[in-house]
Amino acid sequence: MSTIEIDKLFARQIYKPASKKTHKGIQGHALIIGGSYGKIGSVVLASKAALKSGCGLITAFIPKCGVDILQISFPEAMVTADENETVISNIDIQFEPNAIAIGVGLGTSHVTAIALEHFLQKNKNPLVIDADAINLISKNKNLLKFLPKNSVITPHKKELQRLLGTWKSDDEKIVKIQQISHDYQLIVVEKGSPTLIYYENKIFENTSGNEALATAGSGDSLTGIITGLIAQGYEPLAATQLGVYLHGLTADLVWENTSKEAFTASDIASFLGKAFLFLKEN
Ligand SMILES: NC(=O)C1=CN([C@@H]2O[C@H](COP(=O)(O)OP(=O)(O)OC[C@H]3O[C@@H](n4cnc5c(N)ncnc54)[C@H](OP(=O)(O)O)[C@@H]3O)[C@@H](O)[C@H]2O)[C@@H](O)CC1
Ligand SMILES: Nc1ncnc2c1ncn2[C@@H]1O[C@H](COP(=O)(O)OP(=O)(O)O)[C@@H](O)[C@H]1O
Ligand SMILES: [Mg+2]
Repeated sequence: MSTIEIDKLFARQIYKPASKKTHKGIQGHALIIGGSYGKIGSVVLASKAALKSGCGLITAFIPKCGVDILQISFPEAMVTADENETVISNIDIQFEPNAIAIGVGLGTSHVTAIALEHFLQKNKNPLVIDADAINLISKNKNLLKFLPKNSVITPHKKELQRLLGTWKSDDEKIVKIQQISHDYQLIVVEKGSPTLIYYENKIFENTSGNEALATAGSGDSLTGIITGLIAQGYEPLAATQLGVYLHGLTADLVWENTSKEAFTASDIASFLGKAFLFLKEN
């Protein structure tokens, strides 16, 4: 199966600089739904990465225990707290976001599984589905039919196996991914080295990134980047292609500044500025 490479030229053709006359309302409002006791950091990472991708506003929907953590570690974010202290139990959103990510650090408790089901039944906004939202959907595949068309799902290998079952060959894996992508009109991001994006009958292969990304919270940051790009108006497929490329670039650009060993997920958001500059330079 031939793939289409996502390289600098490809990503640059997607990139749209913001208008001089824009304001934060136009730049779009992203919502990150996730977190549970001990895993609020994943939401901090995703929220920072979303805002640093250029959207105008970011709200995090988290359990109560995460409010101070999030507000202190990332003052630019707004926070809406679930009524439950340690896990999400009722996703009650009082505004219309331009893009929603769900799953990072969410946990898979029963009460959260029910909250996810109720949320998916009423939600119509574009979604980026990661981590424990993938794990919960894998346990209850009836939920797949509630995912809005062109939602983005970002499993790593283990999450992909939970969703699709195991495969005996690469060809079998590709068939299974393309089937679910087709049946539910999903953009499937198979995270790894390299990361592949499946949409309709096409496969896109990312060319940026390296082993420095094998670090906690690196996928949470990718979720934030894609969500921030969708919120500011990129189509979900374009946001996914550009997001995956920029995410990888942050780790490629690290050479001049630090080592792969010392690279952490916080550096992804820190190096996003350099990644955008690299994209623009000849
Ligand atoms: N600071 C925070 O708050 C953080 C919070 N986080 C949150 O934690 C939750 C659990 O997420 P998670 O991904 O850590 O757990 P899980 O789904 O069981 O997968 C782990 C196993 O999968 C495998 N595996 C993984 N990648 C693979 C690959 N590329 N290629 C191949 N295999 C791969 C590997 O299994 P092995 O190969 O060792 O059998 C590994 O042991 C989730 O909500 C997340 O958002 C984290 O983001 C960390 C920072
Ligand atoms: N060796 C590697 N080379 C390139 N990219 C990698 C490598 N290891 C991990 N990554 C990237 O890092 C991210 C890891 O995501 P994930 O496993 O969900 O992390 P977390 O859940 O800790 O945030 C993915 O985008 C993946 O493609
Ligand atoms: Mg992950």
